[in-house]
Amino acid sequence: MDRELALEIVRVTELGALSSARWIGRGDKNAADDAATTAIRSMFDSVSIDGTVVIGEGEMDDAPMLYIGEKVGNQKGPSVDVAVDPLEGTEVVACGLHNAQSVIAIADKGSLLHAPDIYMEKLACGPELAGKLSLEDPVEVTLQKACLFSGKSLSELTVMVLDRKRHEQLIHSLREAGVRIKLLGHGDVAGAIAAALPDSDVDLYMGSGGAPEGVLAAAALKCLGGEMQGRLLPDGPLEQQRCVRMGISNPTRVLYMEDMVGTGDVLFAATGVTSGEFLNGVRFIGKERAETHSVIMRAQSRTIRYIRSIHFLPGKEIPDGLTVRQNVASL
Ligand SMILES: O=P(O)(O)OC[C@H]1O[C@](O)(COP(=O)(O)O)[C@@H](O)[C@@H]1O
Repeated sequence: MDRELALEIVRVTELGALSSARWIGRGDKNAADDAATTAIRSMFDSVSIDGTVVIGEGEMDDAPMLYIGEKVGNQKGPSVDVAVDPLEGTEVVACGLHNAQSVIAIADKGSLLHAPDIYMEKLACGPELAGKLSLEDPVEVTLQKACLFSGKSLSELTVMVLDRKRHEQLIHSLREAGVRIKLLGHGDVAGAIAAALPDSDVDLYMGSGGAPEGVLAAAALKCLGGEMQGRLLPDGPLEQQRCVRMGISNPTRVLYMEDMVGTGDVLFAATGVTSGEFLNGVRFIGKERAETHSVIMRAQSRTIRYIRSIHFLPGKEIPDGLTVRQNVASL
């Protein structure tokens, strides 16, 4: 993929973030999501790709735009898979909390896992530990291996985990082992990425979160030289059938990087909506300007670029998401 695409993609996540940021703390997660989705969908038309959404807002029948299988881009560039979460952290924005982002990954056509919207157990780490750990090991063994290969002691190791009741046992084991824990409210794409960023103090990301978010994080980890392992957690036969329908014949086997991101040509972009692990959120400045913080990464070069943009708002069309809501409501 042309490296100039990176800038085109970050323009798309910037508009998604600017649109949903108007909904921070207003208690309406659907409006925040619709705003980001409308903005990202409209902005994609100008991007030079022949893209197909593989991770998006849902199945065609449930999502008016950015549905799985939808074609995006101006159809003039390379054929690519598109994984997009217009607003990763809908509840976060609704409640004005931390860690919401607009996120997109683009990779060679046919290379990204078509993950159903169910939970996935995840283990993510940076380059130092990539290839050294296994999701199938007990937590204690993973921690010992992490210490061995990072040179840190248990009390110096930091593990990030989503703060959820279902993680009670995991958090208990981590506390028993004596590692440092960072509990995350929401946004496990950012959490998993934090384990692989060179300037982060997080060594490991553990626990379950959304499977689509797992693929998005895996794309970023590919760019960072880190690793993500995942195991889908289908809850009952219906979710199992959904996995099989989406091409995953053994839904409970461990998925490795090559299963989730089967190419070395990947672009990942994210723009902060609210401030989080590594990006600041949108800040409105006066009546005409707004500031965004984004990261853009390419697997081929392993470059990590942080982009701070000051936007001139009167020159931009920023969807508020209301039109799409009215359309959906009248269906
Ligand atoms: O809140 P749950 O059910 O534990 O799900 C975890 C998932 O929710 C999130 O925190 C936010 O997801 P949404 O954007 O769908 O609100 C994800 O990052 C994470 O994968």
